[in-house]
Amino acid sequence: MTAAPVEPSTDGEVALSVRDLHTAVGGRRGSLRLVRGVGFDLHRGRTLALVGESGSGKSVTALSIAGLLPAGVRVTGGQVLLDGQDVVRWTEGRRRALRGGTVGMVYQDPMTALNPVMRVGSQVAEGLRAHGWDRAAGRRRTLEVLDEVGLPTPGALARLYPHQLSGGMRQRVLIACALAPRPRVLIADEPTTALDVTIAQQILDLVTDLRDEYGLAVLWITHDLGVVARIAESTAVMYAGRIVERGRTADLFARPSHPYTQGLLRSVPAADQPHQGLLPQIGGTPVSPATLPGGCPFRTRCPQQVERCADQEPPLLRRGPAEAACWVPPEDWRPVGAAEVRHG
Ligand SMILES: Nc1ncnc2c1ncn2[C@@H]1O[C@H](COP(=O)(O)OP(=O)(O)OP(=O)(O)O)[C@@H](O)[C@H]1O
Repeated sequence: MTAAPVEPSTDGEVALSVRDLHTAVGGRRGSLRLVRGVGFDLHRGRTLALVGESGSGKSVTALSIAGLLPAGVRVTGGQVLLDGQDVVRWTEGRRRALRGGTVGMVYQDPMTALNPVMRVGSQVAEGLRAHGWDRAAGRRRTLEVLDEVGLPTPGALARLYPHQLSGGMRQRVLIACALAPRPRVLIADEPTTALDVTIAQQILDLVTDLRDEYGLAVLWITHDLGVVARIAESTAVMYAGRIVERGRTADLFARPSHPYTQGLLRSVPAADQPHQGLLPQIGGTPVSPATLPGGCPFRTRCPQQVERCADQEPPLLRRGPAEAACWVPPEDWRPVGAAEVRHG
């Protein structure tokens, strides 16, 4: 099989639509809700950043979309629409065979994600075979994609083992594995965290270039607000398994609506000078799925809480282009209808 190349696009076509996604772990004796009603659209040629503290549900959201949840964790509600098809309902076999060809995923640590005893080229080719490519086409595509991710002399490099490469080169190989079947969507889960600043910048530039060239829709998970400001047109902020604020990155950095986002961005001096660095600490203890309080989960740490916050969890509300799940914004905020979910 030789799939047609993905054509460049700037038309804003929706590649992936996530609607009211719920994911839980556990069974009959009690389950914990890890993702609680997440929704967003991801457009071709655009990057959506997913930010939030550790444990807020970013990775579980990504794994739910990619169909790679570990045993015991399952999607319990909502839709993941790829090309209009709800892949949540697909059988495990169909998901494995087809989804990786549509959604590619890159992780933080290339050394653990790559097989240390398998040559680089074989790892890329093996992934292609799993998506139905024949041996000869897979070999050609392997060399092509190693070149696309900027690795020198792909023929010689394909014969090396991961430990013979630098950290940055290994991350490029991982990106090659993800992009080899020509997916429409790339999910990058903290792919630059383990890299030094210069190499991380090269990887950011590479993914942005590949996104623009092939019209990829990118979901970029990060703790690093400096990265968000550089690469993502839109940002979604997660807290306790939900998106609590979403909007265009420039707007959200300039005028954060949710007290949690305000806390994260407190050190931002101005809209045109976005924060450079990792998520700042917010006072109090983050809640976990096992210790979710009633009402708004952020209220225990929120400097602006009002009585209503303890009674009921706020829905996602909208005013103009801003969306936030908070009771404190003024009363002209309106609920976001499922059909209106946008940004990405
Ligand atoms: N396999 C699992 N079994 C039980 N709980 C899990 C499992 N995987 C994740 N969780 C829990 O789900 C919640 C969300 O985890 P997740 O890894 O998505 O957070 P995250 O926002 O990606 O954090 P980080 O930034 O540290 O990666 C956490 O409370 C975590 O402990």
